[in-house]
Amino acid sequence: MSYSQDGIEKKRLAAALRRVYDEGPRSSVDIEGDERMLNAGIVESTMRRGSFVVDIKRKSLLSYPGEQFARYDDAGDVAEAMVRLGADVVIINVDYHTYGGDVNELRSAVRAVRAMNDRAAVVMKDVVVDEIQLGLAKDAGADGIVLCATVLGPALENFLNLATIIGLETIVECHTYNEVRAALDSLAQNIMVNNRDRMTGRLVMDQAIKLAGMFPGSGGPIVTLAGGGLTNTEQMKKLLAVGYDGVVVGKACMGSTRAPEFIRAVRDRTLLPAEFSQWGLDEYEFDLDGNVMTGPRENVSGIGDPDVFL
Ligand SMILES: O=P(O)(O)OC[C@@H](O)[C@@H](O)c1c[nH]c2ccccc12
Repeated sequence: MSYSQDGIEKKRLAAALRRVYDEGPRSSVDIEGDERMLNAGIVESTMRRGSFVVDIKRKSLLSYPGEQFARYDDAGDVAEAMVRLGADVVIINVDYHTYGGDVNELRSAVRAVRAMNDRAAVVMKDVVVDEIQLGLAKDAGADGIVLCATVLGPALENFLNLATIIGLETIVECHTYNEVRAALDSLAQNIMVNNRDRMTGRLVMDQAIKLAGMFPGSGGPIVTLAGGGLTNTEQMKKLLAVGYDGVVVGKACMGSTRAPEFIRAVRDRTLLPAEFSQWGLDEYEFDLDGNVMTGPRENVSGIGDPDVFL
């Protein structure tokens, strides 16, 4: 291995956020349509599904002041349970005061998740304002770290560069049009649009849908996530339908029995890359194996609803 290859680490986070069907060959189904897809080589190479990110937290002083959602001894146990249910990425909060977590929990989450598989990624969340926090994340074995465009402002690019140099992936959190622009201009790879305005604490439920058009399109170089205040599967499916690669759910998964339902709904959503949107395949619905389903396309709220594409 050459010197340069030696230093290149696997991009586990980006891969986990854009789940391509890589779990073995799919069954071939002899229905018309599937044949068409197979002939074009599309089924084999590009079928993806939505990815599910869980933000593991006991509380959130900024978003939900005064509430305690869940009691658990160690976020590592919760991370393990979520990955077992099918979560692709777990976010571990390390600011004790704000979210009720600490860096030891990040270590234990890394240990627990690695023991289960090599695909799920672990991300540290903190209000990053100093380079040393990147060092802490790296030292704890995290795959990535959350950088908040609202907080970092013009320093965002420096932090992105530093993270890349030390081999840490990033999720850049944005809320406004300008922040998404700044993230794109800084060549951020994974961008999360948060419905919550972190400046004011206000939840703007359709913010991620409104900004969906800013991204080059699914299957492109940028991985996109949406979240903030999500409480049901209809909202999640709608975000996937407008082009996001995955969703982030925090509070609604904590101290609740609904995580399995959410994870299933998101993973079941097979995404047709936007690049094929003119290919006459838009009306096809795909199952979890990438096979074309018979019957009408249903259950994708947002399709046919002009408001979604505002
Ligand atoms: O608990 P909620 O409302 O589902 O919040 C999720 C998400 O907005 C929150 O976890 C979050 C805040 N900042 C982030 C940055 C990246 C990913 C996720 C986040």
